[in-house]
Amino acid sequence: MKALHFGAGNIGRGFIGYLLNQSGYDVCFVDVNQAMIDQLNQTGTYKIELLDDHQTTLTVSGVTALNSGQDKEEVIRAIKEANIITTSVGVDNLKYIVPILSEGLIERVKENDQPLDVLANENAVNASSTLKTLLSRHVGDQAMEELQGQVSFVNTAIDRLALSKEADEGMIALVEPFYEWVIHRGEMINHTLPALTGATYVDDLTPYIERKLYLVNMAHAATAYVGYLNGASTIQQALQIPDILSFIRGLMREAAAYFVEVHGVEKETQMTYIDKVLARFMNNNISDEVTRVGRSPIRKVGPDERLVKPLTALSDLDKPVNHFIKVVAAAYLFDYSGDDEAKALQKYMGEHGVKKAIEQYSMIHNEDIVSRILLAYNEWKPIQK
Ligand SMILES: NC(=O)C1=CN([C@@H]2O[C@H](COP(=O)(O)OP(=O)(O)OC[C@H]3O[C@@H](n4cnc5c(N)ncnc54)[C@H](O)[C@@H]3O)[C@@H](O)[C@H]2O)C=CC1
Ligand SMILES: O=P(O)(O)OC[C@H]1O[C@](O)(CO)[C@@H](O)[C@@H]1O
Repeated sequence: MKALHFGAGNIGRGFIGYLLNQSGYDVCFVDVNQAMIDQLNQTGTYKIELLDDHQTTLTVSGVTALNSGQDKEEVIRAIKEANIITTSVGVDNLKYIVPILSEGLIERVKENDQPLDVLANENAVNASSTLKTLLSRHVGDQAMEELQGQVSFVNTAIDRLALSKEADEGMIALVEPFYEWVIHRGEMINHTLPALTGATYVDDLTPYIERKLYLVNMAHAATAYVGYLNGASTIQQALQIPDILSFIRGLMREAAAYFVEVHGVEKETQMTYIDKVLARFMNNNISDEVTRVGRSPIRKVGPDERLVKPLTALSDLDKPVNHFIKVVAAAYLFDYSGDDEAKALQKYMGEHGVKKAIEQYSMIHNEDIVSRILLAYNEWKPIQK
């Protein structure tokens, strides 16, 4: 069986590529990073190190890699031959894979009638539907109709902390032992393949993806922004500061009200889950830079994203949002010069002011919430390191 995976990054190699390999697939990665492509092709293998107490090392073999720009013909052939296609390129990069993916899919449905599932594994609600919409806009209605019935875009939720380290033998993927790959069963079209090893198939993805984005990713990003303001370099350092740990716990409890109210989760269950997530963040075997976890702040302060969506949803439910207000304010103060979005956001705020930025990027128009964020912004500012 052949799997084609777009994005040979931390999640691609450390999580999705690994489970595809465990499920019996030969994995072909498509990327734009030629150094990584060369590394994978040189040995046809790569290494994963588990962030456990033993630094358990795993080797994934039967791997090849292609460059989506330079190896176009081979990528199209691989799309035609694949039994499954997956991505983890970053939700904002999905638009860049659309031209080659659509060309391959259109050729594929002309030449064979094998059903195909395409799974976008990104930190976003319904990333596969987003990919489908982008593809549909690119190819138009008629071509899309030809794809319908043979290609399905299956939404997923993914959870695993994945980093990388450079070693003599090249980049090694570093992953925590925990993982969760949740797949929306009802959207699948190809029922002939064995279930993917390690994946959980569900009929309703919403509670899983919302829990991942609005609780796990939310709290992780919040730790990054608050940690950054307090001069911490890593998530682990930030959570060693008692005030930050207690603030993040309070924030997660604030978020818990959403899951209790909207998804009917038991409060106790939610509190246990919060402790489990915090323990994962505080794993002593991980050293995770706040600048990596806080990356792309424009995306992260977006209206449907991890910080603002729960804030507005909780506010609509008349639940407390004091911690969320402070976190959104902290995100607007993330001025790390190594991040293009952070630079662009700071530039915009320098030119138009913070209030306009909140309206522009978070699309918050509720005057009360905006003024509370502004107040929190001004309260954080003096501690900015
Ligand atoms: N790293 C983590 O712990 C987690 C990440 N995620 C999500 O997984 C996705 C991937 O994240 P990471 O692996 O951390 O990022 P990464 O930056 O390590 O990997 C992304 C890969 O995609 C490649 N890429 C970018 N544009 C491309 C294009 N046009 N064509 C082909 N390849 C392209 C990059 O070269 C890179 O190798 C993101 O959506 C992220 O939000 C989700 C859960 C955990
Ligand atoms: O591209 P994003 O959304 O920052 O995603 C990566 C993040 O997702 C996580 O899995 C959970 O927050 C982190 O490991 C990582 O920082």
